[in-house]
Amino acid sequence: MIILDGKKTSDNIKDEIAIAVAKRKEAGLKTPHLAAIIVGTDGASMTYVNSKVKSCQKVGFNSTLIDLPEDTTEEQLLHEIEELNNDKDIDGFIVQLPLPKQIDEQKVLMAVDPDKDVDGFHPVNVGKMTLDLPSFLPATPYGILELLERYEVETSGKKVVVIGRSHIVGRPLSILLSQKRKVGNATVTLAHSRTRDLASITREADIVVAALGIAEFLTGDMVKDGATIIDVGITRVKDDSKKRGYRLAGDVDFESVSKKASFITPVPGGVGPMTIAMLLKNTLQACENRD
Ligand SMILES: NC(=O)C1=CN([C@@H]2O[C@H](COP(=O)(O)OP(=O)(O)OC[C@H]3O[C@@H](n4cnc5c(N)ncnc54)[C@H](OP(=O)(O)O)[C@@H]3O)[C@@H](O)[C@H]2O)C=CC1
Ligand SMILES: Nc1nc(=O)c2c([nH]1)NC[C@@H]1CN(c3ccc(C(=O)N[C@@H](CCC(=O)O)C(=O)O)cc3)C=[N+]21
Repeated sequence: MIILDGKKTSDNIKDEIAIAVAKRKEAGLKTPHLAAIIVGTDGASMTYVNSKVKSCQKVGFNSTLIDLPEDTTEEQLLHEIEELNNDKDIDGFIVQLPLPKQIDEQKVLMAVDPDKDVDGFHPVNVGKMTLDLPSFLPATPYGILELLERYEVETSGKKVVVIGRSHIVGRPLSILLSQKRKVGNATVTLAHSRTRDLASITREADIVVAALGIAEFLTGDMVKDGATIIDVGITRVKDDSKKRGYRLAGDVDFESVSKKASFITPVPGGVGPMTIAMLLKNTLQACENRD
């Protein structure tokens, strides 16, 4: 069994980005600048945004964090987005999800300039991605493709089951893996809460991606011997023995599944760090697109 080490791989990718940034600076080119808007103070979102800022420093990017109160109106948020769209120094930005309920997520995502949409969530980028045209790939699916590529996990002709059809992970990943691309050419099944007899479907799969958000949902009896397992889920589970009072759990029961898997991602240290690395990669790309 081989652990797909997302932490180490993301560090390698960040080193590559740092070199590219240093070269840009030497050549007198612009330093990439990523901004993030966060509305409210949801604990997990704060953790993610903070590690994004730290990673920006590590690769030599400039970063801006716009922290808005929980009771921000949709109009106020749209105004902030417009400012970032018009800011010549900002190459890319993200609006951290989920948003408070008074704000229409779809409206917000559509307000982001597609050229600065480094999350790849704008319909223009989703459309381009779906049509195999160059676009910003959403960071989590992009990170999974990158991890599979760097560990040389074969996807061509393989049966893949993706569990979860969210617009940010499951759906785009299912599209990408089915495409004619280096990490792709798979036969993909997209499962969700209405799927019947999921275990009989996952047991046939060469690769299972668990992205449903239920801690330790995928168990050893649901996978076949030698399968590759990608665990996207991150759930905070109360644990008083831990300093922070919780531990992070994936959607995979690592203990039972790792006994059968040939490759498996851990949580933490798997898909999460890859997501951040690919967000930086998209931001570098956005900056280069403006040279
Ligand atoms: N590592 C990373 O970088 C990231 C991690 N995450 C984590 O990934 C997990 C999923 O998040 P996200 O992609 O936003 O998904 P959502 O929470 O938006 O959606 C969950 C999906 O899982 C499906 N689902 C729920 N229960 C079941 C079930 N019992 N059987 C099969 N399918 C089910 C739902 O089906 P239906 O559509 O029918 O409701 C839905 O499609 C979360 O733990 C989140 O924290 C998310 C983003 C990035
Ligand atoms: N606009 C937007 N874009 C996103 O990409 C986005 C989002 N909103 N909202 C929330 C989800 C979640 N997400 C994570 C990214 C990194 C880790 C990560 O680095 N996790 C570490 C652990 C971090 C910890 O200690 O909590 C790990 O898995 O090792 C986790 C989750 C991005 N998302």
